[in-house]
Amino acid sequence: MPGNSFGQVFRITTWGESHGPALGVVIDGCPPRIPLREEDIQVELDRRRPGKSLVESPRKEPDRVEILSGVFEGLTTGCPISLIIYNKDARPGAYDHLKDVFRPGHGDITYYRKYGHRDHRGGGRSSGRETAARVAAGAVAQKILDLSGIKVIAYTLALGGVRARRKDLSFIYQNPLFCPDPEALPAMEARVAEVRAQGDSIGGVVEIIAQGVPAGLGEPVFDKLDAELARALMSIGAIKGVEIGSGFAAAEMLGSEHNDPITPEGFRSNHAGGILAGISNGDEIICRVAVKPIPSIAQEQDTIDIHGTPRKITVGGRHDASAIPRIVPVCQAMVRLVLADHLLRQRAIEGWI
Ligand SMILES: Cc1cc2nc3c(=O)[nH]c(=O)nc-3n(C[C@H](O)[C@H](O)[C@H](O)COP(=O)(O)O)c2cc1C
Ligand SMILES: C=C(O[C@@H]1CC(C(=O)O)=C[C@@H](OP(=O)(O)O)[C@H]1O)C(=O)O
Repeated sequence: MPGNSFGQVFRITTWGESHGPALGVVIDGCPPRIPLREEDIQVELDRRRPGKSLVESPRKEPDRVEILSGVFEGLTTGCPISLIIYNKDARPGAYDHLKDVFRPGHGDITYYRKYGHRDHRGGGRSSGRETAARVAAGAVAQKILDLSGIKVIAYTLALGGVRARRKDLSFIYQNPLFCPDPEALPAMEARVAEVRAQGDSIGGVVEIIAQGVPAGLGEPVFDKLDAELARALMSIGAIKGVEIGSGFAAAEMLGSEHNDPITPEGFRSNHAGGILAGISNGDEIICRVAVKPIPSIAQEQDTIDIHGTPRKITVGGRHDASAIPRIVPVCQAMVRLVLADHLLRQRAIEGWI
């Protein structure tokens, strides 16, 4: 199946299904002599794995990563890095009632119309479980970003209509929702509990920022940095919108308000979100994504089966009430992958490698 790879210089291919034996990623184009241990990757996977809090799918996946290739004596060799994560709590037989019927809001109907059959064991390849492989690859990408002092931080800006502000970035990993606002957290938790009790689901907004990105990343026309970030983030299931900098608010602003004045000390504001003409300007990069509510809900819904016959469906199974918070480390990983790829492209131009 084409479409499983991402990146130009730092390239990844993810593989595996939600209820197969394992999933993983092959990374090609990683420079040699970069320190890399399984623990560096594991810490990121632990933030994404299911079964940690009430908002999340109760599926118990330890998501232990094993490095199969491309690392020797703790350093990358320059050869393809292969990472594997075994599925430990798959229940392929538990989805037989979904074999011939399409879940509204999920990829069942489009996979069936494209391929003529589908893997009905959970989401199969369209399951958010695939994002474990992206997070693992993102941890490797961060190793490259570390060499240039680049930090990528992601957090929950809104959940089920409850908005947070970027108040305390040190608070993100102290709460299960990756909320940066201690005052907004209780209302978010209450909203999750309320929606879960109704057998329903919610979405929200994730913000991703990148600090320390040098000016000059991004290509002048099609592979503009903002275009690449939007593509990378939109490639995650459940994401329905991407904003860079002021985003959709720009449409309501005057030029005199939106332009970021340039001073000898730097830009006085950052409506650009750190990118001008597709090229990083040295300021903080700011992206936001809109996350839709989880499609698999416990309420009865109208659908059809593969013969086009109207059916009622109550999905059941082990599902998240919201893709937030688990999608937060996935967004962070995709931004890391884009920046590492573009850093290596730029360093290649400058003769670094
Ligand atoms: C981390 C993560 C977890 C998700 N968990 C679930 C889930 O438990 N149940 C579900 O139906 N969809 C879940 N989704 C969303 C579906 O995978 C997604 O809606 C589906 O692939 C259809 O793609 P689309 O929403 O981009 O159209 C999750 C997505 C992500 C990224
Ligand atoms: C297992 C994970 O999340 C899954 C994402 C998902 C979906 O449809 O996206 C549906 C559920 O799993 P299943 O494929 O068993 O129905 C979630 O539990 C994971 O992220 O590791």
